[in-house]
Amino acid sequence: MTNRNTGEGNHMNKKELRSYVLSLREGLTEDEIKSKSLIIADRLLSLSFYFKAAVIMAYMDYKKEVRTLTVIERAMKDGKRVVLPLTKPDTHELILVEVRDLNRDIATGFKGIKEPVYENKRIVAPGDVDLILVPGVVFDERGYRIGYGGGYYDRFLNKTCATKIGLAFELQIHPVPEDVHDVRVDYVVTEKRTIECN
Ligand SMILES: Nc1nc2c(c(=O)[nH]1)N(C=O)[C@@H](CNc1ccc(C(=O)N[C@@H](CCC(=O)O)C(=O)O)cc1)CN2
Ligand SMILES: Nc1ncnc2c1ncn2[C@@H]1O[C@H](COP(=O)(O)OP(=O)(O)OP(=O)(O)O)[C@@H](O)[C@H]1O
Repeated sequence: MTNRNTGEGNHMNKKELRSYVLSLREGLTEDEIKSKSLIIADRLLSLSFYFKAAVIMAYMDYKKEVRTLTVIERAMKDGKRVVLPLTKPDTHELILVEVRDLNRDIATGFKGIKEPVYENKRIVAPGDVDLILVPGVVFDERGYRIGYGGGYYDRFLNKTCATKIGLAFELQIHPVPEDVHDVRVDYVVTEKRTIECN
């Protein structure tokens, strides 16, 4: 494999591309993550899809993903319902739980990712969500995505017609070899641009 970890050419498979981009993203400093994430949040909050959404599925950022706290807090203030995914490692499913209070309704779950505390009356059906913020390791301009490899989002995104917006730093944009299961996102927002995927 001559192109391994050089980023040259498009010959990396999914696994190689995942570890290549994770290593690039690992190079971002905390300050860079903070400032780029704020730009991404501003861009997202100015989209009509945000304005129109009553129910937003966000994610709790993990490792060096685009941070989401600003967006979550702003959405709550704007009177939107915010739901977060609860990871079910046994079935590779995501369960949606509405959160009202980030200090009270959140615990540490699978892989140390913050997740909502399970509560029956707060479960939200995938079909009730208007807008989904999708985390990822790699996205391309067509909306194809590589995650951490559990197939959680691929399975989940099948069940909804919500607008799907990937959040990524510009260095995470790279052509992705597509798979049969892949569900594309509609937009990818980076600190440099908003990509309309079609
Ligand atoms: N914020 C966030 N939540 C999410 C996801 C995600 O990508 N981001 N997931 C998306 O589907 C699911 C969790 N999936 C995961 C699957 C595998 C690993 C994992 O193997 N982590 C490596 C460390 C990787 C690294 O170095 O960055 C490990 O534990 O060794 C993590 C999350 C559900 N919740
Ligand atoms: N809709 C689906 N139904 C059944 N199996 C699936 C589905 N989507 C993905 N898988 C399986 O899940 C595994 C992981 O898929 P993949 O590598 O695409 O995950 P990923 O997109 O990187 O991870 P994630 O979605 O958790 O962020 C693969 O074995 C894949 O075949």
